[in-house]
Amino acid sequence: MSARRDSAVTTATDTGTRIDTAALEIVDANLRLGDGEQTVTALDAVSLTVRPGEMVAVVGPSGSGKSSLLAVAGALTTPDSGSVRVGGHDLLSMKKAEAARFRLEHIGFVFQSGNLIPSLTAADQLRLTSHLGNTKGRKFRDPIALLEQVGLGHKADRRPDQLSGGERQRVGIARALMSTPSLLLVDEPTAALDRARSHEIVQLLARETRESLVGTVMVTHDYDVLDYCDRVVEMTDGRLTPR
Ligand SMILES: Nc1ncnc2c1ncn2[C@@H]1O[C@H](COP(=O)(O)OP(=O)(O)OP(=O)(O)O)[C@@H](O)[C@H]1O
Repeated sequence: MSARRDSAVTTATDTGTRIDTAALEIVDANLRLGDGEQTVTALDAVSLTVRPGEMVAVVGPSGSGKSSLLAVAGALTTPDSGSVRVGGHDLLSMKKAEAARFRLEHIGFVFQSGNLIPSLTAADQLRLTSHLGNTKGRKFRDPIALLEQVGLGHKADRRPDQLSGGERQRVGIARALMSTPSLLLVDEPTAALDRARSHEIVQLLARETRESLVGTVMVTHDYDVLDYCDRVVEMTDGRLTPR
């Protein structure tokens, strides 16, 4: 896998050396979805650069293309044109299996309600990630230390049904950070939480973004938590504009 180094910012690589690379660089991405006459423009000439340690919120009405943006940034959907790089790696040049491996090792996903496996303890949710991704000597973080970092060290042996909504979300965030990803993609992290928990979770995301030097893109409808983000961009009919 070749790393192209474009933007003049500093981040950590797989080997721990520091190089100049954007966490995410999308340039002029276009995506149409659907068949025949029923197609819609999900992404319309979208460009977005996120630096390591920067948290960017994406807001916009339902159907404006926010999920499509996350899918393209996360190597889950290939745009019709444009380029997408994560930590300097060109996603569009990767074959399917290579992209799947890359996702596991370089991109963390956080979903609405944690998306945890019901039968596993908090610690085992994290261990599973390192088990799935542990090839070629890649280093994953210590699950217990990471749970402690998100304030859940004392609940490492609890299953999801023994945790609150906010605690489940913390486990989901810790799990997403296991591989020391370049990019964290977060979809509506506060949708299932009350106001106080929502603030705590987004504060935690902002702190981890800075401390782990990960680039974070957070889709949210929660305008209450935007102050924790470094930048807010808005999607409207597939187009991305600063807000
Ligand atoms: N598989 C698909 N086939 C056809 N059209 C699709 C498909 N997935 C999404 N779309 C359309 O693409 C556009 C962008 O959808 P997307 O899910 O990215 O929006 P969104 O901003 O995330 O919406 P929401 O806030 O409701 O989750 C919408 O018009 C949607 O109806």
